[in-house]
Amino acid sequence: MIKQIICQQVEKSFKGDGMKTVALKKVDLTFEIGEITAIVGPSGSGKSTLLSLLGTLDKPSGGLITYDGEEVLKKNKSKIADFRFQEIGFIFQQFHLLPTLTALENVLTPLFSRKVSYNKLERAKEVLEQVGLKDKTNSLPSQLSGGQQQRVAIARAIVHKPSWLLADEPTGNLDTETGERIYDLLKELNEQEGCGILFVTHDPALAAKANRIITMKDGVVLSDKVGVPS
Ligand SMILES: Nc1ncnc2c1ncn2[C@@H]1O[C@H](COP(=O)(O)OP(=O)(O)OP(=O)(O)O)[C@@H](O)[C@H]1O
Repeated sequence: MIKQIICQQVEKSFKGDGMKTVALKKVDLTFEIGEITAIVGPSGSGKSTLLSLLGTLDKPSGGLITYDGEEVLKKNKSKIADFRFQEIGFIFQQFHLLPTLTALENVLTPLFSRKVSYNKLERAKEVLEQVGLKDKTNSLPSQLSGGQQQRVAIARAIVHKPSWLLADEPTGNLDTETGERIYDLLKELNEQEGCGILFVTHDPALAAKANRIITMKDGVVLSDKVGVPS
């Protein structure tokens, strides 16, 4: 279980069409397991880029990211994928559920072709119950509300018992009340499982509930405040 992620002078630039976009500029940040951190800032400020680097989905152009002191991104692709499977769960604004699979089957997808010590079907049922969807096990995504679909996506993100949950605007497609309930669920998971949660949001009220608020602008960290959660 990774307890600490450190970014040192992390840079990320994208090249294309003869243009270079600098998405992150010398970012220094430390994340501790168990914290709930909100990442806020205007569109294009580098929030999603930061999440995908922290989640090992992409590599920085400069600087260093270490996980309990280890440079995971130096490993080969399959070792990085194993690391991601063990440690990281992702939640996206668009849910990204497979439309032809039931809720249960969607939750099972990260476990396909993985060897685990637990019973996969029992585990998938357990997490669906944990997110309050015991009675929707066999429903297709089209038969579920937006909030319920995001719950399925959260169940899928935690089925492999990750120690970190990275969420990119998890409530962005939901109305305020449903969004708040999804946040409460994330908070519950943080308290019960002790996982670190990093979420990007445009909603100041939601950000105010986190332990810590990181504000980004033009690829730099503008402020990093430890707050008293409301
Ligand atoms: N794959 C990519 N190729 C080229 N440029 C990219 C790529 N991904 C991000 N960028 C650029 O990097 C900058 C930061 O983008 P990023 O998506 O991280 O911002 P964001 O803060 O998450 O924005 P939003 O709130 O709109 O989601 C932007 O200028 C964006 O256009």
